[in-house]
Amino acid sequence: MLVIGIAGGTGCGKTTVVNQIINELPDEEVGVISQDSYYNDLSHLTLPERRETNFDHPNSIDFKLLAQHLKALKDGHSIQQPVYSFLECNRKEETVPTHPTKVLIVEGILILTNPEIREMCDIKIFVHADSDERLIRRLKRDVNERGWDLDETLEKYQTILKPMHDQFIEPSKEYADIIIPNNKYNTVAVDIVRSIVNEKLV
Ligand SMILES: Nc1ncnc2c1ncn2[C@@H]1O[C@H](COP(=O)(O)OP(=O)(O)O)[C@@H](O)[C@H]1O
Ligand SMILES: O=c1ccn([C@@H]2O[C@H](COP(=O)(O)O)[C@@H](O)[C@H]2O)c(=O)[nH]1
Repeated sequence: MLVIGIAGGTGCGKTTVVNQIINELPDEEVGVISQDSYYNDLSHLTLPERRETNFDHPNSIDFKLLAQHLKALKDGHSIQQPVYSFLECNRKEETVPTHPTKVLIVEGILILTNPEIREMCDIKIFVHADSDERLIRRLKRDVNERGWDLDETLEKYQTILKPMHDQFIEPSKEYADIIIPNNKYNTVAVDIVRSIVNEKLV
């Protein structure tokens, strides 16, 4: 199995890049695991308390379970991937059966901050977009899709997202084998990664 780790700050375009890479590739050959599925279970907190949580610190992720699942997939075993709700700010009851594939992409803001996960990635990619681009994209998404208002999102950006990005996410760029500039859509970089994936699939 070829494991590709894809990190980068919120709104840099990780999900978009992953979708461009896997577009038209057979599901049974290429799998995707999102770090977001592995946020800690916060069922013991109320929704208002969960909304106050710092979701950009490495401690917010159950990296132990993520590493365990990655190892199982690499060893050829299926896993039950947790499902996350951004509206509820919590894991759902349901899980998704996820089977081993020839290529597995693991994506998330903090993927390259964890030594055990880094060790399991054959190729490490960091998607870069400038902070003003990322803030604009994040604002649109939080307000239109995730139930936050403008002031809440800006406040969160200043108090949590930016400090966590500067402390943990940006420094993890040094571990990347490939950095994809993504202020604009980068079809050349996506094609290069697609050709690496295709090589593994033949
Ligand atoms: N290169 C780009 N140029 C303009 N908008 C982009 C670009 N890449 C992604 N987007 C948009 O930015 C938003 C966040 O992208 P997404 O892929 O979800 O980022 P991430 O997964 O890193 O948070 C989405 O609305 C997406 O359509
Ligand atoms: O309940 C939640 C949990 C996390 N977030 C934010 O999501 C981003 C990570 O996802 P990207 O797709 O990479 O942006 C992170 O910055 C968290 O703050 C959330 O909004 N709600």
